[in-house]
Amino acid sequence: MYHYLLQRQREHLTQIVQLLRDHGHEMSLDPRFYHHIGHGTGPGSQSSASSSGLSAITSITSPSTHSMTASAATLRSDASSPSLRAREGVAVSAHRVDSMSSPSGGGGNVRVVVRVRKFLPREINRNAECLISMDPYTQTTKLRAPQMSPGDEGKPKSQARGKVLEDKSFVFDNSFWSHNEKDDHYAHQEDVYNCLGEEFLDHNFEGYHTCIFAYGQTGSGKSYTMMGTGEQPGLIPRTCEDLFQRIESAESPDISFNVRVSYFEVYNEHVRDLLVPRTEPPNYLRIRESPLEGPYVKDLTEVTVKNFEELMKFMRKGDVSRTVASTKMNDTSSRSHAVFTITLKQIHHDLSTDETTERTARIRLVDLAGSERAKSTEATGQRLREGSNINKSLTTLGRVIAALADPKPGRAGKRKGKDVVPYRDSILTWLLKDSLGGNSKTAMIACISPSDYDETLSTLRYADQAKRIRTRARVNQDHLSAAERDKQIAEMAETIRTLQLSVSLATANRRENEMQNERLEDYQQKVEKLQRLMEETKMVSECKIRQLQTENEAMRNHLKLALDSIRNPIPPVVVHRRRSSLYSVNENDGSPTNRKRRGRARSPPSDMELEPEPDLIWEDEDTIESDTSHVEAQEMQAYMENLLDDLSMFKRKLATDHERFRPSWKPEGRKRRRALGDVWTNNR
Ligand SMILES: Nc1ncnc2c1ncn2[C@@H]1O[C@H](COP(=O)(O)OP(=O)(O)OP(=O)(O)O)[C@@H](O)[C@H]1O
Repeated sequence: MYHYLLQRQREHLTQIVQLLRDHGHEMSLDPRFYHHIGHGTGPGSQSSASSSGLSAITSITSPSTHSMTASAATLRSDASSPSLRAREGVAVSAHRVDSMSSPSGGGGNVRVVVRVRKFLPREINRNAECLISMDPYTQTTKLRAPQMSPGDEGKPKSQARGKVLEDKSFVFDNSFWSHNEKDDHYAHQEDVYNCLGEEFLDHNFEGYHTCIFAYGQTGSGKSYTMMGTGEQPGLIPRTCEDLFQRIESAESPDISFNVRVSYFEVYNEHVRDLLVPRTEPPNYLRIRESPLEGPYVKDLTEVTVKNFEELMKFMRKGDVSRTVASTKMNDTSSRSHAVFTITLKQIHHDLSTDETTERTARIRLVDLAGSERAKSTEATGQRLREGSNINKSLTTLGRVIAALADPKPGRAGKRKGKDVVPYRDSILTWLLKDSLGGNSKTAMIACISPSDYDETLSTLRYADQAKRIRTRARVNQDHLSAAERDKQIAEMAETIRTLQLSVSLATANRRENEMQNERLEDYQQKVEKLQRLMEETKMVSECKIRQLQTENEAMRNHLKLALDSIRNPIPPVVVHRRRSSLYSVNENDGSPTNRKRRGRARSPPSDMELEPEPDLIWEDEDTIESDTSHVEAQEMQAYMENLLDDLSMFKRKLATDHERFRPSWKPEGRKRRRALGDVWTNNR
């Protein structure tokens, strides 16, 4: 990547030289320039471009390619050089700088400024009196004891309200009067930035880590000072804007910049990434400590930003995600400590020596949650828990500041003060360990309310103590010779090769997994189909069983009937002769003919009468009647014959059924079957 960038840059410059030559402008550029674009020692010389590359980096390369005469050597600055804004160049020195030679010095004290805000509507409503006064010349901040209450009239001021209330005076690096806009020495947002932010950005370009944190009671103006509003941007957006302005106006083409940002909050002693969407439950991050970098948040999102707009987009995203709630003291009270970090990397390639120097600066901007008294905020439940966690971490911060301000001699053999700083007692102090007592230039902005004596006094005392803290800032710079860089590139190439290998392996594995998944899906589909089929078969079987059961039931009834008919056989049907039939049919008839017949019938029967002669009947005189009876008798006979036929057919059927169902009968049915068999045999 770097090779490619360098190559492109060289090509670009070669084109420019060619263009100038074509137009007859023979330029006397720095010989190293020609060397680096492959033109040897100057115009007309043979190409001898350096084959070595530069270490890889995603960068914002300074756009300008002119001013090439400003060689790397002349651009070198030591740590005390003002900044890129001086437009003198931002190149870094080729030797390692371990201490600062700037006025504030590498081992400087924490810079402490104080800012008082204007009255808020609630304070105006209760006719609050302003207890703060500031002298812009001496940077003195005075805290006046509040006026005595009527009950304290006549008592010395120091004994009012039963407490010792005195006027107090403090001197800080800066006292920002933001109470009354009409006053001449009113400090606007811009003034705060110009006085503090700008200087700290200078340090960052010099390669120092910096940290600016706002401290103070709830509603004292910390967020306003750090973040500000749309119309009145605070220190953080101004720093970011200035940072990119400086990068964009950097004139040396030898320098590349890389800017990364991260944003997290410490809420209820947990770290939450503000650049990722909120989740339920929240995804809290862990803190780790590296010997080189000190404590850091593991897996924290860090994004590379190319310009101010992009950076602001991420900052706003984090702001929206930050935990804020309304309390009695502040409508938009921060319930967490927010840490916005910008990492600025400057890479300078010295064309003359083919050496690379990297400077890395971490800009930490911290908006702390405000200390609060449950009595004043009237917080309950969640707000109360938040408040107690905020106070706990701020108390620890106070103890850390106290320990760093007045280091006590440690035990024999231990370094002075090393063991007694309680960094690890809270997440906040652990994370700010480096900024408070290590490799950083640090500033504290003490924000105060104009009318809260106790809270303001406490804040001013903290701030006063912080003044005594000395940090050990150093320029974070790495120097790489061409050989070292080539070695690094070779190592990186090897790493890339290994990574590529594992990526292709992973891809192959993924493909195999995908195929297996497909096979599994196919198999599952088949199983489902089989299951459906089984289900259908089951349903058909059930239907068949039901049918068989019905058939079985019918058979049973059939058999039962058959048995009944066998047990109680139908008596043989006697077909009477016509005469007797006719006799019986017309027996009740009162016709003269019948009467005559009855008369004959009543006469004692002879043997002949028992077997009446058919001829006698046909010889009867009433022939029409006889014909009717004859037809009826024939019908009856036919009916009976049919019945007999049916019965024999039924018997046959029964016999067939008996044969048919014999093998399928269950053991318990054997007894009955046998009985039935017996009956059947007997019957036959
Ligand atoms: N210098 C100032 N000029 C004008 N208004 C200010 C100033 N400082 C603070 N304020 C206003 O005071 C109110 C409280 O300020 P801010 O929210 O910054 O307090 P805070 O210290 O961050 O509070 P908390 O700790 O509860 O988050 C806000 O409405 C803010 O706009």
